[in-house]
Amino acid sequence: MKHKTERRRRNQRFSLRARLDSFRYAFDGLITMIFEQHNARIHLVVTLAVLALGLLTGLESIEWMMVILAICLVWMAEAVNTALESLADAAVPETHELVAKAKDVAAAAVLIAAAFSVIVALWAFWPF
Ligand SMILES: Nc1ncnc2c1ncn2[C@@H]1O[C@H](COP(=O)(O)OP(=O)(O)OP(=O)(O)O)[C@@H](O)[C@H]1O
Repeated sequence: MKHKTERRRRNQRFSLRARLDSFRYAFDGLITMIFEQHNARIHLVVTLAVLALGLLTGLESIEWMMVILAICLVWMAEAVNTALESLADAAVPETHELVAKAKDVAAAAVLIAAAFSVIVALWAFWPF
């Protein structure tokens, strides 16, 4: 709580330290996601594999742009999904119909991004 109050106080005025702290919190979030979320680990492996395949096959600029967009979309959707899951579990630890709905819809965001990625992958890598 003290940590939070201190952060709020510092955020009232612009400070480079506070901005750097914000980046650190965001990177902490990314690391937490990779360590705690099985799906994020799968995303990491797939991301590295796709980047390696892109280098091996020599994608064109437009293909790289779409591949990177797809990768970023999946990571963003997973991050929002993970954050929403944590918030829902903190706010309503017991089973609740609305929590189920919120989590299902948040998961749908990941599914949509993943479907887009598959389409981009087929377009960029097929035929080799
Ligand atoms: N508190 C809850 N109340 C009702 N239904 C829930 C609740 N928590 C989870 N669910 C249901 O279970 C599904 C899976 O939830 P969970 O939090 O395990 O997400 P997950 O993405 O499958 O897990 P993980 O993020 O660990 O891979 C949800 O989409 C929802 O339908």
